[in-house]
Amino acid sequence: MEIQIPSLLLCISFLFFTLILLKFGSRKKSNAKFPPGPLKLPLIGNIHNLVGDVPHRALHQLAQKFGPMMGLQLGELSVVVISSADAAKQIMKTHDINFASRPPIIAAEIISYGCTSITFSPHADYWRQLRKLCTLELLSNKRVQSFRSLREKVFADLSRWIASMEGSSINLTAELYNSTYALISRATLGDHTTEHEALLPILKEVIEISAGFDIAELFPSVKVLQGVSGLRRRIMVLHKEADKILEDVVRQHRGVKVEEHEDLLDVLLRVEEEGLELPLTTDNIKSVLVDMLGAGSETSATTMDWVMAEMLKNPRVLEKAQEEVRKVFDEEGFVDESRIPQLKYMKAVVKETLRMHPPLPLLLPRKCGETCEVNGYEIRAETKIIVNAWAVNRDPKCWEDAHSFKPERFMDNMVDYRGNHFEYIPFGAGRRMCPGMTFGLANVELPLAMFLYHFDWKLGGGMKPQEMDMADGTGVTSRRIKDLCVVPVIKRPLPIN
Ligand code: HEM
Repeated sequence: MEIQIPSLLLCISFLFFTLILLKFGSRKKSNAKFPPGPLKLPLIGNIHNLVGDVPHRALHQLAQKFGPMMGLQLGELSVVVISSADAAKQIMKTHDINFASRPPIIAAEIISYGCTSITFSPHADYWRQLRKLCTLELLSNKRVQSFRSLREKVFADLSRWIASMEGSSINLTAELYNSTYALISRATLGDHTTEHEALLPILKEVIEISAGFDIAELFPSVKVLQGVSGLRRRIMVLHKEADKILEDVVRQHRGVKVEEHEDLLDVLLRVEEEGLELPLTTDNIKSVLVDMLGAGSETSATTMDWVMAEMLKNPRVLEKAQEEVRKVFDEEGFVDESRIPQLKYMKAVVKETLRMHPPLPLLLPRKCGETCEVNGYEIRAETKIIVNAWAVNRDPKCWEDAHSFKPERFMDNMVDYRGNHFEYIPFGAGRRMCPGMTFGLANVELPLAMFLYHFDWKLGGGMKPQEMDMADGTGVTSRRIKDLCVVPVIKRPLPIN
């Protein structure tokens, strides 16, 4: 067929015109600018801006200057940091669906069996199935209630041990972490074996090293850095150790018929047998177990540790909370869960602690699905989104005297945990919000009521409240750097049984 010169010219002109249109069109789209941020250095971008302080504080400092939607370049990663209630609402409500997946994180991918856990699986049908399972089975109110006697036993045992140490200085932080982990691991894996005790130090290390700011995480395409930083190698070793233990526990559980008091693994094996739309593999089950153990124990224990630290720093609050708890439980002479709803002030103390010290200060990162415009700024697809809940919860525009510990602010305040009030997001908000909130709060409120009822507390080593170091550390969760060493004094003796 003969090619006609005029039609060839026509085609070329059409192509040229289309290209110009496309270019013009895309330019028009990108009229919105990337959120402002500090000057980027070649190669490293803004990594140097985070040096010298823990990430949530360093990001808060920067946001004071560049605003509540701040753009950063961390190595190869384009990052937007959210630091106000309004901007958080845009991400976690208005555009929630577009920000409902997590960005790739090397550590998370390994430890969660290729991102098949609830926490790290992409926003798709598999994740939806797991979340449904959380709502209906794993973390429902009924399930949390079913662990009541276990919870009462674990924390009564801890209180008895504390009573046996009356007058001496004890490391309360260490005991809180051990007991909370014992509770979560028994609720998750049962108490047929003690093998899972070995999981605690593994999970602790994973949480410490997987905050997402390791050099290997910031330059994911430079594979050699993964070798240099040692992150991948270390996580692989930890994952292998954890997997061996979990594999054994799953094997032991299979085939054991449970009539009542199912642990979470029993539940997973039952629903697997009953048949799910998307069948679960053993690796999927193990990844959900990692979710429960990792997300459940560290967050609850960190909260408890901060509550006790803040009360010891504020003796007025401690006394007021003790007075309330003793008034409610003096009739019975011991603490049980049924009357905890009456402890309005103690609940306000927990709320205020979670405002000032959210255990996940940067929540868990999200990523932008499709390029979109938020508050007049363009966020490109794949951008990593960090919501600085620590900064949002202390925003002086929403909170009077925001850096002071004042539980009274919650006494007649309708702000709750449920992710509807974006100035207060310790459990996150939107689709990815924490599904373990009820369980987590139950694991904090019960031991707290016991500690307040039975004991008076003094700081160890004759330390005065104003001398306490309240610095927080790095890691996904923000633990206090210093362990809490305290001297208990029995005020209400513990019942024998
Ligand atoms: C005081 C206790 C707790 C706090 C403060 C807390 C906080 C959080 C936060 C901030 C997130 C991320 C939300 C987001 O990205 O918007 C989260 C996610 C999650 N939490 Fe919790 N949590 C607590 C207890 C628990 C417990 C006890 C469990 C289960 C045993 C649990 C399981 C999870 C899971 C599975 C996710 C991932 C959800 C998803 O990605 O879809 N959490 N939690």
